This record gives sequence, C-alpha cells and structure tokens, in this order.
Amino acid sequence: MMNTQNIFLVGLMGAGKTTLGKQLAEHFQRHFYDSDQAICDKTGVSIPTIFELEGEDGFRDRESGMIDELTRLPNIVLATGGGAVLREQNRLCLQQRGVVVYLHVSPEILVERTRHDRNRPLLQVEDPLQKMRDLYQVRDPIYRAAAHIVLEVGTENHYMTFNQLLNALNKLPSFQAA
Ligand SMILES: Nc1ncnc2c1ncn2[C@@H]1O[C@H](COP(=O)(O)OP(=O)(O)OP(=O)(O)O)[C@@H](O)[C@H]1O
Ligand SMILES: O=C(O)C1=C[C@@H](O)[C@@H](O)[C@H](O)C1
Ligand SMILES: [Mg+2]
Repeated sequence: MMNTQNIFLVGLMGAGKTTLGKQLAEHFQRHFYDSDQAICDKTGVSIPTIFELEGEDGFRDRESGMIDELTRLPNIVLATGGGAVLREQNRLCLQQRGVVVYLHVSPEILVERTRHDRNRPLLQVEDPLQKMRDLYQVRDPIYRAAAHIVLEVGTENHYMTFNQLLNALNKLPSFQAA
C-alpha cells in the first residue's frame, strides 16, 4: 500500500517543485526538503561546482545517496532534482516511501521560467529550448511511469496550481492531511 505520509515532487527543471513543495509543507505542517539543496548543504559547494569537479555521474551518485536518506524520513515534502527519476533505485525509494507527484509543464514554459538562472548546468548550452525538449522527450515517460499523480500545469498562477495539487492529493483514498 502507498505511503501517503510523504509527498515527493518530480519533474523537469523549473516545473515548480521547490516553490510548490514549500507551500505544501507549510499547508500540511510537514518538513520540507529539497534534494539539490541538501546536497549543496552537505558538500558545501554548488551543483555547478559538483558537475565541474565530479561530472554528472558523480553528482548522480551523491543524489542517489541523498534520495535514499531523505525518503526514509517521516512526514516530509521533498522536492527532488530534475534528474532524480533517472535511476531505478531512486524511483523505487520514491514510489515505495511516499506519494509521487509529477508536475508536468511544457518545455516552452520551462525555458521561459529558467531563462535567467545560471544554477542549472544542463541548461548552460547554446540552445536551451532544444535541450529542454530533448530532456522532456526522454524524461516525460519516466516521470509519468513513476508518478502516482500527474498534475498538468499550464500558465496559471502559483495559487491555482497549488489548489489543483491539493484537490488531486485529497482524492487519494488513503491520503491523510494531518
Ligand atoms: N505554478 C507556477 N506558475 C508560475 N511560475 C512558477 C510556478 N511554479 C514555479 N514558478 C517559477 O518558476 C521558476 C522555477 O521554479 P522552481 O525553482 O520551484 O522549480 P524547480 O522544479 O524546483 O526547478 P529545479 O529542478 O531546477 O530545482 C521560479 O522562478 C518560480 O517562481
Ligand atoms: O534535470 C536535471 O538533471 C537536474 C536538475 C536540477 O534539479 C539539479 O539536480 C541538476 O542541475 C540536474
Ligand atoms: Mg528546485
């Protein structure tokens, strides 16, 4: 049976995992964690620095360790890194230890949202839109397969998205808000 005490947000860069995750945690009075932030706190360096020093594989190893550690905690909301679903071991941790919510946003909107951000090494390329489309093509089916809930997010504001998410969570038969 699904563990509904924890909520795990997955989706591409800029999907709103951190933003919505903080709002959810406040609403349900749960602790909020962000796997990217937790990795930065633990290592004392930024994600671009880890990519530079250890490559993407090195970052993914750290990410897997962190996902395993954080998903064992009770009563949390976790914003995962955009690539956290790529490894099967991470997907299993997420699916077995909480409700997995995929925030689906189109690549066009995602690029608009992340345009000015230098903290996402995968998007520091000549054509970020093409890169986002490529990532979307590979990952969208993986997010969908991993998720218990798929939330279609369009151009509506944060407040609307948050309410849609609450509705979807409340529809889960075993979901307990408290
Ligand atoms: N529902 C929303 N509507 C409009 N803008 C949003 C929404 N959610 C997030 N944003 C904006 O999009 C940007 C990216 O959001 P956020 O940092 O929460 O994404 P993320 O999924 O955590 O990305 P990453 O995987 O890179 O950490 C922010 O500027 C945020 O204000
Ligand atoms: O989509 C990705 O692969 C990534 C997303 C970010 O959250 C970070 O975890 C990192 O920049 C990699
Ligand atoms: Mg984030």
